[in-house]
Parts: sequence; structure tokens; C-alpha cells
Amino acid sequence: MRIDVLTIFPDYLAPLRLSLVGKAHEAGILDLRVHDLREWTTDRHRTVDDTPFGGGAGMVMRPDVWGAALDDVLTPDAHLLLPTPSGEVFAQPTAHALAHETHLVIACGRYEGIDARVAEHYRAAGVRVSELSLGDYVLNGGEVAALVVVEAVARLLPGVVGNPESLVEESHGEAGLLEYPVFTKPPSWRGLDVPDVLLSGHHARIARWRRDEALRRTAARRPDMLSALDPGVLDARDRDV
Ligand SMILES: Nc1cc(-c2cccs2)n[nH]1
Repeated sequence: MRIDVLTIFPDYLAPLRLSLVGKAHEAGILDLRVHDLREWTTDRHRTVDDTPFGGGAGMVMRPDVWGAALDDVLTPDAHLLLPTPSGEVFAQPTAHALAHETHLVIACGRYEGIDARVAEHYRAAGVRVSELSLGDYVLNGGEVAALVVVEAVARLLPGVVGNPESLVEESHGEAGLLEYPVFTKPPSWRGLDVPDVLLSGHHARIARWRRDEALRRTAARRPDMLSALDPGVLDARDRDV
């Protein structure tokens, strides 16, 4: 998979060279390219924004600069992602869907936004364009969203995470439940003991305990997820939890 990130703060994306995403890039699983949007400016001051038509505070990013950059970076099978507080909330199902793409282009704008004609132009040109929000809070730019999307997608690519099994039981995973609590040595720490069932070696009981804990946590912290579950996911035992 190729991912292009366009930003006026390329150094903001430096953390992607670390750890998993860095390894995926080294292994050739992920072709990550970060571009400085100012490379497509034409004036001496390398201007990327201007005052908003209709007035109001802040600045809007210019369509001509974004158009020049996106014309160079987009490919026929690219999916253009526009982080914005007014987008659809990015969640795990979207991460899974994006992990099947061959080319993602992430255009990092600033909070006041990119001129709306940019998304309109590329949609009309047949490019798949998705406006994505991280949630109901306001950031100053799309770079943090780009870090989140790249990590959430890259870790799903085959060969990136050491043990693919670990992708199955995580929170917001296939079961649609939050993850159960995890423990490691020592068995007793500051007077707190690991649940006996986890030391029993009885795999069926351990699996049942973990599912019960996942259900309890989801019911307590995210009842919305529980009500959104496909009824077929819950078995008779689950309903007793
Ligand atoms: N969820 C979210 C996204 C944003 C952005 C701000 C600027 C570009 S993207 N704020 N909050």
C-alpha cells in the first residue's frame, strides 16, 4: 500500500518512521510518502492560505495550491482522505476498509479548512473522497488525524503486526466488544492478585471469563456498542452476564 500525506508541517509526521509503521515502510509493506504542501506554491512567500470569502476569523487554504499538489500525487486508484471536524467519525470498520486500498492520499488542512471546491472538484473528477473526523473535539490541523489513520490502517496490513492473532481480540475488534483486562507476572502485586481462573490452565474457563469481562466492560463503558451488536454475536450464556 502507498500512503501520501500532504501537509505544511511534514515534521509532524516524523513519528510514523518509528516502530510498526517504520518497520512496515522498511519491509516494503507500506510506501509512506510525506510531502510539504509549500513545494506547490508559486509566490516568494510560499503562501498556502488566504482570507475567507464572506468574512470571519482565520484563514482558508487555497484551492490552487492544493489542486497543483493533488494533481501530482493522486493516482487513478487513490482514495483521498480529508481530515475535518465536520467529517464522518473514523472508526475501526473504516480502518479495516481502508487497509484493503492500494493508495491513500491524506490532505492535512488547518481547522478553518481547505477551500470546499477542492473536494468538489476531485469528486466530480471521479476520485473517491472521504471527509473524516477523529471525534467531537477540535484540533488545529489534520496532521494528528493523519498519524491516527496511518497507524490504525498500517497495523492491519499483513506482515506488519508480529502475531495477527492479536488483531482479533482487541477492543473494537471483530467481536464488537471492548477488550478484557490483561495481566502478567507477578501473580500478586501490591496485595492485588491475578484472577485465579487465569492461572488455572483451563482454556475453556479462561475463554469464558475473558468474554464475560469483555461484555461487562462494554455494558459499563460503551452501552452504545452493546446495543449495536449483531444479535447473533451474543449467545445464551452472554445474556446472563
Ligand atoms: N476530529 C477533528 C478533526 C479536526 C481537524 C482540524 C483541522 C483539520 S482536521 N479537528 N477535530
